[in-house]
Amino acid sequence: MTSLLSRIDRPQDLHALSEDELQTVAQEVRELLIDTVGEIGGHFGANLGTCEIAVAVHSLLDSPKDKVLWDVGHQAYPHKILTGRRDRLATIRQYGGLAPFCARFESEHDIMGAGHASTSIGYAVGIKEAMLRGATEDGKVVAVIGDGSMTGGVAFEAVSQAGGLGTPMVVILNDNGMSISPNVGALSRYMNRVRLDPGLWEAREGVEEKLTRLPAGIGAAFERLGPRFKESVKAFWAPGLWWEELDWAYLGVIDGHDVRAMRRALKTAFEAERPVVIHCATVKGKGFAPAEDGGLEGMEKWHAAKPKSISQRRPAPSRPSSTPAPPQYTTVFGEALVRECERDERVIGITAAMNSGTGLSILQKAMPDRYFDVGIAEQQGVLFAAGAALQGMRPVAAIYSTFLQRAYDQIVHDVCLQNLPVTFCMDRAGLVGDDGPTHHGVFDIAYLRPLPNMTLMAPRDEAMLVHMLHTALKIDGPSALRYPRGVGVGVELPESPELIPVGTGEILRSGERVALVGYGTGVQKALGAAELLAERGLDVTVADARFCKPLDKLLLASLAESHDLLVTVEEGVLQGGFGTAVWESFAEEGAVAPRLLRVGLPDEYVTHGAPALLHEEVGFTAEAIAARVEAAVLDRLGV
Ligand SMILES: Cc1ncc(C[n+]2csc(CCOP(=O)(O)OP(=O)(O)O)c2C)c(N)n1
Ligand SMILES: CC(=O)[C@@H](O)[C@H](O)COP(=O)(O)O
Ligand SMILES: [Mg+2]
Repeated sequence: MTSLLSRIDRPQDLHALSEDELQTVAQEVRELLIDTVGEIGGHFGANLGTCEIAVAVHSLLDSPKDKVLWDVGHQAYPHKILTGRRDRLATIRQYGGLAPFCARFESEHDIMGAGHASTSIGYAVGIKEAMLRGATEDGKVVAVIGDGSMTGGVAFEAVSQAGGLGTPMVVILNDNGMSISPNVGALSRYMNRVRLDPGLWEAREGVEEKLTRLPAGIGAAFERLGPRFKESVKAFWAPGLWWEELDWAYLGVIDGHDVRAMRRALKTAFEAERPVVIHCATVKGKGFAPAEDGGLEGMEKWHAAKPKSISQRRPAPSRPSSTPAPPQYTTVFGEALVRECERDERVIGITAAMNSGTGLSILQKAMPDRYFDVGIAEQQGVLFAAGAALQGMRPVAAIYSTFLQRAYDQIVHDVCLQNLPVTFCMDRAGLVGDDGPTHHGVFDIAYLRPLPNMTLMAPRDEAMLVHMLHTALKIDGPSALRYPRGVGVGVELPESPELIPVGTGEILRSGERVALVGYGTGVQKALGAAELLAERGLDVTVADARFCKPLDKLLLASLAESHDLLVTVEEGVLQGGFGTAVWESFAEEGAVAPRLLRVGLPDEYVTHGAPALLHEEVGFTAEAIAARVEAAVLDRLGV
């Protein structure tokens, strides 16, 4: 029997189905996700949790005239399946395949670009208000946001604006009690209280009936209240009070896996002609036992599924014990941070809902009192660090390069201007791979370098990461270090960290005519290029800059003096990056700038896919660098 889902090529195809059939479609979406994403890898648990929501919403909307926005977009695979991309699901997150999150270039049904959390409500208010002013055809606007993303402050800014305007829109609060890890904070505790107490689910309806039965005419008086007053009185008794206080109508708690209940709530919400939130309870990983029955660990583990690539179906090739796989930079950082906390009681670790991703889970386990998770609230994470630093602490804000962008003003205004000793540890610096342009950590060199008081450094390998974290914690001011997603280069880790003299680089390989100066992962690319050039008879110098701010001007001047060509290599955008800093350093001194070739990332948003393919695409490989150096040298000779 052909599946109902095979008949859904556009969302409007859902409109003809009965509610029982719609419930079946949702389950078929779930099975497709398990069969596909369970194999190829990708965001998993969250998508299993939104199958019914996506079906219910699209069964009542006329997308893209009506708009549905998915916060972050990691849970939008069912939406993609229902909007004409079912047969391409197996390409998601792969080079040339479907985008990892909602992407406007990919589909007219993807209303907003996504990837960073907490933005959907803000977009939705703008969209709806523009419609009301006739900018485009009017339509329904629905934002689907998770309980974790609701901890992002910008979501509250949008809730407040919409409540103030009375914008007729709908928010579906998809509450599964999870962020990537279990959700945190008082808001999460409030939502858990409401979500986990079925008694409260009925409270609202029961309240009205009880109130109208009150004796001595009170019930009759309540009966005479207008609908808005009645709603407010009921809200006092039932969950959602803070939404009601901000002039949102609150519908909840609805079973987010019941298509019929979700459609009923949506219809009520659409009729209300005001801001309405539908608080629905879902399970992250619904229908997949290891997640659904695995408790908090199970749901966290299955936030993303690892690809069962062919190589994973066969037992991994046995590695001679002498060559263990290099450790993840994340793990090296997490363990080094525990050591630093042991050495110095002033050190604390702060994450913004990226407990395992940043490696702070290691600190949480070893020293829970030195660990803080602020939720998806990077701005608060930086302010919290600033406050702690004011009181003499040495906070380490472990925030991915891309997510740290959200806290830029706090870095400028509250850390650097105040010259506070906050250390930013930016994992996922460089091209991260499958998560694509919203997650590539490529701007941090450029966005941090202009800030007075800031010290910038980048380790060439995992051993240097240990030394640099130690060094950063000794700097009496702001500092930031960046390192890539994935494994190190396999060097031995130091027993104890060394202090690196701030602003000093080092020469790793001596040659002539051309000096490659690497920064961070750029050093490994430079060393690889040097090997290739040596095979072709060009013996070049390779230096590790180690610091982008302050630069080692003495080293640079000496290299410029003794070489015809300087080549800078960085895994960051060239605009305002490390190479530009080197260039500027010569200009500042009025020195004759040497011939300079900058290797880095282009002035464009790099797509998603395996990092090796992305590096090929942008020319950030040893081969491409060697070829450019050779061409530059030949050019110099006028050959
Ligand atoms: C600004 C920002 N910080 C952190 C993240 C990483 N991140 C992606 S999804 C997620 C958890 C989202 O939780 P929730 O909104 O509840 O969705 P669920 O996965 O539970 O469906 C986090 C922290 C992000 N995408 N954006
Ligand atoms: C959706 C989201 O933002 C996170 O799940 C992110 O994809 C995690 O990235 P890493 O896998 O690099 O930790
Ligand atoms: Mg959640």
